[in-house]
Amino acid sequence: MSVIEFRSVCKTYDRRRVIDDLSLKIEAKERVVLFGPSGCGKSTVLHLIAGFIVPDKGDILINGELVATAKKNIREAGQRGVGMVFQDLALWPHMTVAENVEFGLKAKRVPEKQCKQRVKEIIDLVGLSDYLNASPGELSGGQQQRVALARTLVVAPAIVLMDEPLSTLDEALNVQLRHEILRLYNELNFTLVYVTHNRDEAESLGTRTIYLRQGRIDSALGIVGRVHFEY
Ligand SMILES: Nc1ncnc2c1ncn2[C@@H]1O[C@H](COP(=O)(O)OP(=O)(O)OP(=O)(O)O)[C@@H](O)[C@H]1O
Repeated sequence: MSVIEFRSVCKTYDRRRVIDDLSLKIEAKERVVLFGPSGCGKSTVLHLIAGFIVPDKGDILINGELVATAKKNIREAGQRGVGMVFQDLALWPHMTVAENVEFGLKAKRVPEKQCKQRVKEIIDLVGLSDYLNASPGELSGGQQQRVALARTLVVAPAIVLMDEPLSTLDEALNVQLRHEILRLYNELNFTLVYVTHNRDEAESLGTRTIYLRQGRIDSALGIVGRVHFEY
């Protein structure tokens, strides 16, 4: 059984079909990169998986369960075991690092003691244990991105969606954070769907790349396996 499955999914904005009869399957623990030109629908695919938007047609299944079908979410965003890291980190500036990370656990009403323990573990894992009480404004771009990763991963999502999370970082930091993402993946064992424009990121992070073009899997390049970037 696939972890994520799209069956003939369509999504239209303003009468323009952005996702066009898209069928795909993603298996447990895969690291799938979505790659393709600007506007081809990569972020829209993530938003459909997360449940932020609904398809116009087609079905979306997670772990074999129907979570969305034509014009309706059957399982809402918060109930899919899906976490998302955005390009825009959207950290809460008035909260400390620990409070930012703890937020998702509190929302799930995890008991206080367990909450603190889990926050400490994940902040250690991203190498920020000296910054628990810092505010995001006091951190570098790379450190802020680590907080964003920790905040998503603290609730142990089975599926992690990342939408160009490293695109604002310089090359050195970008490479360093790629290693961190792989290390976190090896520790925490989630299924990763990763959107990027950066070929190096795609090659180093993906076990498989899906090429999209105009909301469809590119018929020439859409196959999978180790990537050949003649794009
Ligand atoms: N909420 C929306 N309302 C209207 N059109 C939208 C909306 N979201 C996305 N679109 C349009 O859908 C198309 C696909 O957008 P999407 O963000 O999925 O592309 P993308 O491949 O992620 O692009 P990029 O690489 O530039 O981020 C674009 O033409 C975009 O303008």
